[in-house]
Amino acid sequence: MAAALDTSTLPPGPRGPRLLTVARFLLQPERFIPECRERYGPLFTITLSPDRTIIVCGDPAVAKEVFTGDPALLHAGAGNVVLRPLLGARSVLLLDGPEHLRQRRLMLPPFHGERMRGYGERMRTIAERHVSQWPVGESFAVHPSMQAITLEVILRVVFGVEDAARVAQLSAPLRQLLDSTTQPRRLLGLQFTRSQGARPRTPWGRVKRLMAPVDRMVYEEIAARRAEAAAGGEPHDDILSLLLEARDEQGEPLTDLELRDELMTLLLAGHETTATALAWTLERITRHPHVLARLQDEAGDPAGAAYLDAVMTETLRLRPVVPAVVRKLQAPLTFGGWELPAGVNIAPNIWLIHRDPALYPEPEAFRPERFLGRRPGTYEWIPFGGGIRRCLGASFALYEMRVVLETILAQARLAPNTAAAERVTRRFVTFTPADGGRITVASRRTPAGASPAPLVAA
Ligand code: HEM
Repeated sequence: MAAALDTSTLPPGPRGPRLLTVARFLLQPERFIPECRERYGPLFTITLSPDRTIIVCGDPAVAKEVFTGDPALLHAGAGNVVLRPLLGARSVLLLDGPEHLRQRRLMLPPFHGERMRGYGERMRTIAERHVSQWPVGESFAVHPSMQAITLEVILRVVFGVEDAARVAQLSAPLRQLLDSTTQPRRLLGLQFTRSQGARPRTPWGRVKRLMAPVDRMVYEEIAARRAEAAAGGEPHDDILSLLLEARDEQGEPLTDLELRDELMTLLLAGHETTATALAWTLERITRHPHVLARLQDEAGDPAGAAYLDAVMTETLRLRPVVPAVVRKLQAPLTFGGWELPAGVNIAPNIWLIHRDPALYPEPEAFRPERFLGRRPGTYEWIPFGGGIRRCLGASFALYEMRVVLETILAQARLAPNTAAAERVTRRFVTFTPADGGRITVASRRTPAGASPAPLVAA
């Protein structure tokens, strides 16, 4: 059992019953975290459990020190421990030190920006089919449709699954597994029963049960691809094939267990996040009629690409899907004037930093023009985290978002929405629109299935 941490020298933070702190942290994060910032300053302490003390960091300068600090002393893998039951201990998100570097090097080439373009046509075809099924003239929650698109993209582009029936077969248990960890009431159960492990009838036991068929399918895909390669089949361009061929500096390939954990990582880190970013973008633009009008007027025009990029950048600023990243201290370190002991986690808070009025005047205003002709600062716009742990799929996500949004704008005319902004709800590690991003299609722009204008930027 870990020795109790002396918290007396840590930055201040909420002192009430831990149950209340945890409940507010999980259920009202977009109010709770800014309230703490207001009350305690840019660095404050939240204790979620005896072994999980988090120093929330809303100071951009300190966050930069964390991102650029010594990775041997600031372990992201140890900070991400809550993801282990889903992703597995060999996931790149869970590893630290040389093991992390090895795995990250093996995984980087398939995510190179240039390669993304090769996946664009598949992404567009998938998006077109889903968008063509949207109802006209009635409001609906767009998040499930975005999840379906991004999940299909991962299955086809990462796993290389080509058969529609197999895509459906893989999707169902995966969605069940995800829903078991993301609904708010389940989140509380999972948080409070972590110490019980995955015994039957516990919340984690349920997750383990739902994991079994997903695991089986992932191993089946790995075995099928290995068998194809052994039989001298045509080379594929999907990411699983590239990972199977990848070799580390010692000439060693990834083992089946490593491949399983990385595929689960790409599935979970790659589809829910991108779907949520898309849902937020649609939620934001339909509540800002002038933004929507400009996007719709410029749809298909190469000159409109810069504005669409600015819209995506501003959405990820104001509604960062992952609100914070975590690094666990391996030795005592000083941040923001506080001497922090080994064992605590320091967490650059993306939500707070993106709302710093010194970086973004009138931070609550949704104003894509902020980013027209101006690239955001590396450590000021951090929806994908930073340093050597920066999101491996950032180019993939931005490219996919652009393709999907261009497809929507080409196929549908969206109606402005006068309802209040949707609240934030936490789904495990992501912040999603509480009502699923409700939108209305006013009319169809082109016959379903017609190709939208080609992509101009990547
Ligand atoms: C809008 C969509 C996405 C957002 C907001 C997002 C955000 C993040 C964040 C905040 C991190 C942690 C960075 C840190 O600790 O500094 C991360 C890591 C990661 N993401 Fe993403 N992500 C997105 C999409 C994707 C996609 C599409 C993939 C792959 C298909 C992906 C794969 C990964 C991986 C493998 C890591 C671990 C990197 C490492 O530890 O070295 N993500 N992501």
